[in-house]
Amino acid sequence: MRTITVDARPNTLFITPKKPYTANNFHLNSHIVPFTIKYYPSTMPPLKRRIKGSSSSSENWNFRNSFRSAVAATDSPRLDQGNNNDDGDGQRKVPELNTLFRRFWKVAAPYWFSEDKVQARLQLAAVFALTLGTTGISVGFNFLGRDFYNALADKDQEQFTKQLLYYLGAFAGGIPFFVLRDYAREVLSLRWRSWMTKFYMQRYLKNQTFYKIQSQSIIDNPDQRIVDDLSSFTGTALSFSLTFFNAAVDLISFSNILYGIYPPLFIVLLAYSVGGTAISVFLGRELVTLNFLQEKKEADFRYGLVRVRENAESIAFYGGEESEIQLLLQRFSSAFENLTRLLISSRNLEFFTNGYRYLIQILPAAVVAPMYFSGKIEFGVINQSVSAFNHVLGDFSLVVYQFQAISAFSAVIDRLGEFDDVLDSSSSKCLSSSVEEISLTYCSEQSSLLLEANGSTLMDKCQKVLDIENLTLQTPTSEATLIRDLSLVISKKDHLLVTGPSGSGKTSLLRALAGLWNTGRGKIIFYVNEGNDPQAPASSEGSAFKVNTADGTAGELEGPVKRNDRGIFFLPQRPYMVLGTLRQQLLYPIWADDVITTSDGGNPAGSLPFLMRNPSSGNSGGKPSKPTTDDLIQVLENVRLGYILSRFGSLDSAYEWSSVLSLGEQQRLAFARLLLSKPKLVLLDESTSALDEANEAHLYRQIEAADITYISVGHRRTLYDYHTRNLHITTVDPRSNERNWHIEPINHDSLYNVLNR
Ligand SMILES: Nc1ncnc2c1ncn2[C@@H]1O[C@H](COP(=O)(O)OP(=O)(O)OP(=O)(O)O)[C@@H](O)[C@H]1O
Repeated sequence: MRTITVDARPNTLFITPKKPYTANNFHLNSHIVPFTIKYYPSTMPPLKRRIKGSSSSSENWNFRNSFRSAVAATDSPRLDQGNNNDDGDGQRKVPELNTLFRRFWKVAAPYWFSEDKVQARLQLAAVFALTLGTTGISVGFNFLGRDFYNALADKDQEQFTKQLLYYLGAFAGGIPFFVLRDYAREVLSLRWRSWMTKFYMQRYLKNQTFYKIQSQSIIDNPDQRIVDDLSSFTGTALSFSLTFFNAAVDLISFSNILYGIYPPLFIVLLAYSVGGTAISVFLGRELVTLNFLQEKKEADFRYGLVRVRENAESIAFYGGEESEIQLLLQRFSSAFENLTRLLISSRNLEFFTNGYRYLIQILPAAVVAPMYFSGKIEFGVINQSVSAFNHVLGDFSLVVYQFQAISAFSAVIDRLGEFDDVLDSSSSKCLSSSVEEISLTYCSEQSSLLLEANGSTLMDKCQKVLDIENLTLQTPTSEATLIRDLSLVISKKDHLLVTGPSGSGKTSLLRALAGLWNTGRGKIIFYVNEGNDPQAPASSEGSAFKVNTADGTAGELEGPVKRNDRGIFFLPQRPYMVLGTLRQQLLYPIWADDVITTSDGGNPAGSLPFLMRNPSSGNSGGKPSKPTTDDLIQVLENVRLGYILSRFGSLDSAYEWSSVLSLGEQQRLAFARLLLSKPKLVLLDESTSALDEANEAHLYRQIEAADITYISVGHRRTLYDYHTRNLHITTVDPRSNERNWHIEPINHDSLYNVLNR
């Protein structure tokens, strides 16, 4: 436990930005919610705040423990193994050797059995062949060197010139092998990395795992693991494999030579290197942990800087530069402290490694020299024995010489293995789940007709778009109940307004409807458009397909893609602007992939076939037809954003849209996306909060005219005008078992009177 002091200085002018900004360096020790460092207004005196909390190095271990207890019943054993690295203080333990090997195999193996396995294995064979070639060339040089020095010692000029020419010829023939070996290795490593990057990104984005990892702080910096760790894993794994292979071949070749010259020399060398390896493992045992933490701390620091960039305006409005510097410096100091410890550990190891390397250098010449003096061997054999000795010493001492690199690589394996375990546990969680959770089901309209064809309620059912049955919703980590026993049916054109005090669970209800949260019990059934999905079962019994976000059984990105394609659309509280052109903003998320292909005008994946998008993952079944440029221009007019076209040039101009558009403009752009995708039902989370009343009314008229049923969350009185019913949620009273909600119709006449009185 550390105490961190933050100096919060008074501001002369305090501006609260529209977009709330939370500095997230600190976390409450025992809770999941991020700790908020607040900036203090001018009315407050300068003060020093003492924040008791865990240090940054331990925070994520606490989160993972919380995650572990939250998902203990459903978690795969692998995730628990990942957490074995924690002890009570949040200090990281050195991973067990068998855990490292298991993780290495689990991370490394999939590529070699993937759809690219033929190319991968061929290229690997070529690299190994080239490596063998280079070892053969080294052995050849060893013999050439012996003859060269013999000629020199014999003062045999003719032989000397001949040997010199051989030597130069061998250089010319041999060097390309070395260059090509390295080139082929790098190419293969890049190919492997590309495949792994896609593999990890797919799993990261599948089943909304990215959301769970972020919202529950399960592991630190997944982005760094995908970018940096994968790159160094593939590069280092290949070069280590080749180094070990090379060393093995080298050892066999040169051991023979050395043993042939003088067997005791070989035995001494063997004993020396075994002892050296044991000592270096002992001296460097801390390095794995320190390397792991160094990666994490560097990534934390970089993420802090990225947050400053992304929240530049909010921070500037708050005038929070001083606090930001403190928070960033704290992150940097943490990385610096760890690096200092790392350097000290490396230095101690280096003392030993250098001593080990140089102490033994004169041994072969000293041992073999008496044999030369007595005429048993020629002068060139001394040179040959020194060279063979150094080869064998290098091979035997691989662990000693490479210990720093091995420990850094172990840290990479550990981080990637941990990530891999989390990704696996996320996709397998629901399969093994025995714990009760909210069931989310999508039913096709047509099948609801079939189901009810024998009854009198046929028309009723046709109009139904959403059915919520006995829904009790809890927060995913602390399992606090937010909504108790909610039952509700939404029919076509039955526009519902969800109200309630801040923090009562309005957005959380939308999270449950979107499948982001499934903690609790009850049923959510959407009656959606009939898509062309070949996987959709035809029988009435199977016509409802369960789409649970944590369900790993179905295809890639199953839940959200189906949800969008089947006519259900969510507008989140914070408008999200993608990186790219105005066209891409408008076509997001339904036609985003089409835009990437057309705007690049070619194959974005270069020559790697597996980087091409999988046509089945494009999931065009059920997708509305792609809007034309005229449609896009028209929809901008419809949301009163026509003027941004002339301001920014064209639909294909790219800007940092979240910075150049006002919040209200971003919200209108979100409505434009909504109008283009023509959903059947839309769930709006305070989506007009930044708009004036006239624009708000205009947008609601637009979606009403487009025949879209909507459920809105909001606080504004004006919202009552556009809705037919009001679901009011109150904060749950933990002492009572009563329902904390009620629904009432909205009487527009009386409302009008109230508002105009
Ligand atoms: N990932 C999370 N883990 C645990 N609790 C959470 C999480 N996210 C939100 N909460 C808690 O759930 C409660 C309901 O949050 P929610 O966002 O649904 O409130 P809301 O009614 O929409 O509030 P507001 O009107 O302020 O937007 C809050 O107390 C919040 O702190």
